[in-house]
Amino acid sequence: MDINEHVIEVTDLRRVYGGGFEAVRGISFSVGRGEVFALLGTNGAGKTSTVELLEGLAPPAGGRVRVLGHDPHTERAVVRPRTGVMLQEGGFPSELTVAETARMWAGCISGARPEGEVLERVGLARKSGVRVKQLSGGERRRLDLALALLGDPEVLFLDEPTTGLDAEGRQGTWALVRALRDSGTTVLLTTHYLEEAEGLADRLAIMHRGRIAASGTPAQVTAAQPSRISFQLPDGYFLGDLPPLAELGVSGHELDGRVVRLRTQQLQPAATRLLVWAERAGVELRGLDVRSASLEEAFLAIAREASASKEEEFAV
Ligand SMILES: Nc1ncnc2c1ncn2[C@@H]1O[C@H](COP(=O)(O)OP(=O)(O)OP(=O)(O)O)[C@@H](O)[C@H]1O
Repeated sequence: MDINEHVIEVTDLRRVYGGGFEAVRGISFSVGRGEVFALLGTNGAGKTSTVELLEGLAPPAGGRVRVLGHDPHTERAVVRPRTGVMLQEGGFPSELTVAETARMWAGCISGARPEGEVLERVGLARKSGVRVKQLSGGERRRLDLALALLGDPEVLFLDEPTTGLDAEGRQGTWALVRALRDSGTTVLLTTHYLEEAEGLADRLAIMHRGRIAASGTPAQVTAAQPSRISFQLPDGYFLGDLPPLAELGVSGHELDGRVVRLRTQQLQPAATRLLVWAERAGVELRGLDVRSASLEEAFLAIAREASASKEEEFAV
């Protein structure tokens, strides 16, 4: 498996809807073979619009997209059989059973995997005889996933694969995505669950209003955000009694009642100095909480920054 081989390549991609609305405004990224890549973003950021271009459902208004080295729109006949697509809305005939739906779908694919095996993989084997209309929302999502897997795809597009799933169903889908990745499948997914991207994606991009606001590994995207330390100021102490905040590498602080909140890019030395100070002073830092930035914090900060710079743009 060659991770350097770009299975998906997107360059300056643009999508404009009728009426002139530009939903995707020149984005670029690539996904290597066997990678899981997550597209995150606020509502309406342009994730689905992008994924649809990758799936070849529409031509781009500008830029270039390649999947497995081909244009997914003009060379759809070459690309489609090698990809699996799970859309946000499956929309199958609701009178058919799960097994009939899978069989019907398999009939449209050359070299489809046995339906039973795929239904087993997504945990729907016991529901084979149940009509689609009787499935729960989460079970329908898993049927969508099963259909995307029937053709044993090299590239899998998953648009919000775990929306509507309970915690167990979500874990099951994550385990399946990891197993697929380990067997060399390239996965591009969109999600609103930041812990899903953090736990699953090798790399990710955060979209905001049609642009990529940040990208990299989850660790790279969060590393730019400050870590946080919070604790209760010991009785009889003032903020000024703490070691000088600049020495702790603190870039910002606030006092909320007796609760001190510090932000720092140097979590370990800051926490160490603070604890040494408390030890020497013989005080307890009640409610002490020391944490690295999470992807959620990075996401919210990026969305805020992107909104602020957009407002500046309008103000000019
Ligand atoms: N067919 C269309 N015609 C006009 N505008 C559209 C069309 N489809 C989507 N849009 C607009 O394009 C923007 C991007 O939509 P898109 O569905 O790609 O966002 P998204 O990031 O997937 O959002 P969500 O997280 O809410 O699913 C939105 O402002 C949406 O209203």
